[in-house]
Amino acid sequence: MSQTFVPSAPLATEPAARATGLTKVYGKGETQVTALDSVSVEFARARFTAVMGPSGSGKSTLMHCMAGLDPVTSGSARIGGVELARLNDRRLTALRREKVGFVFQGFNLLPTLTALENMTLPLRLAGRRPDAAWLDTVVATVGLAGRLAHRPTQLSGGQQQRVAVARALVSRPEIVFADEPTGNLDSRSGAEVLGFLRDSVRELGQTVVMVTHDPVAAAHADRVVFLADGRLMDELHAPTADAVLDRMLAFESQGRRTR
Ligand SMILES: Nc1ncnc2c1ncn2[C@@H]1O[C@H](COP(=O)(O)OP(=O)(O)OP(=O)(O)O)[C@@H](O)[C@H]1O
Repeated sequence: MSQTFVPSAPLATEPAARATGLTKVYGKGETQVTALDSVSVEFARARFTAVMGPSGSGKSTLMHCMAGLDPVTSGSARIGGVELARLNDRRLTALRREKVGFVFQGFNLLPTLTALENMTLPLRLAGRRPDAAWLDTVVATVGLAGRLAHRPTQLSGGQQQRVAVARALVSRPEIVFADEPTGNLDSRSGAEVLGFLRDSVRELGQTVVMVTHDPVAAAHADRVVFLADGRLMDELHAPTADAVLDRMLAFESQGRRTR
C-alpha cells in the first residue's frame, strides 16, 4: 500500500511561526541598515510570547517580516510551515487574511461601523461568514457582549482595543501579532487588554506574539525574547516584571560598555 504524504498538513509539534537565519537589510550603500541579523526564533502554538529590546533593535521589523508585511532579505520566515518568500502577492494577501491576526497600538477601527461589524470585517473581506458559536466565545472572552452595537467613538480606549483583539481572534488565525497593544491605554485598561490576550492563549489556544517596551506587559506572556542590534540576545520563561526589568537593564549597561 502506498503511503499518503500531505505536505501542507501542519504537524502537531510544528511551531505556529518560525524565523531561521532571518536577515532584513533596509536601504543601500551608506544608508544601509541591518535591522535583523540572522535571527532564528520559534513561536510555539498556544503560547504568548513578548518581544522586547531597545528602540531600533528590530522588534517591529521582526513582526512585519513574520507577518508577511515586509519581505526578508535572506533566511526564512514561516507561518504554520509555509515559507512566506515562496508566495506571490495574491497568496501572501490570502495567507495574511486567513492565518494572521493583527492588533495595533492605534486600534485601527472603522468609525462608521459598530463594534460587531468591526470585529467581523476581515472575515467578510475574505468572503467568509463568522462562525456564530466562535464569535460568541470571542465576544465573551473580551467582555464585550453589551457593547456590540456601539460605534468606536462610543467606547473607551480600552473597549476599542478589546474590539481590535476580538477582530484579530474571530478568524481563528494561526497567530496574532500585537504591536504595543497597550501603548495608548491607561494602566487599568492596558491590564484588561493584556488579560484578554492571555485568556485567548489559555482558554482558546491562540498563539500570540506581542511587541512591547513595558516589563509589566511582558510579564503577562509565557516567554520573553530580547533583541538588541537586530540580534536575538536572550529569553526568559514565565517572566516576572522584575526579572524582565533586570534583564533590560543588563542589556542597556552591556550596550553602553560596547558603544
Ligand atoms: N522602512 C525602513 N527603512 C529604513 N530603515 C528602517 C525601516 N524600518 C526600520 N528601519 C530601521 O531598522 C532598525 C530597526 O527598526 P525597528 O522599527 O524594527 O526597531 P524597533 O525595535 O521596533 O524600534 P522601536 O522600539 O523604536 O519601535 C532601525 O535602525 C530602523 O531605523
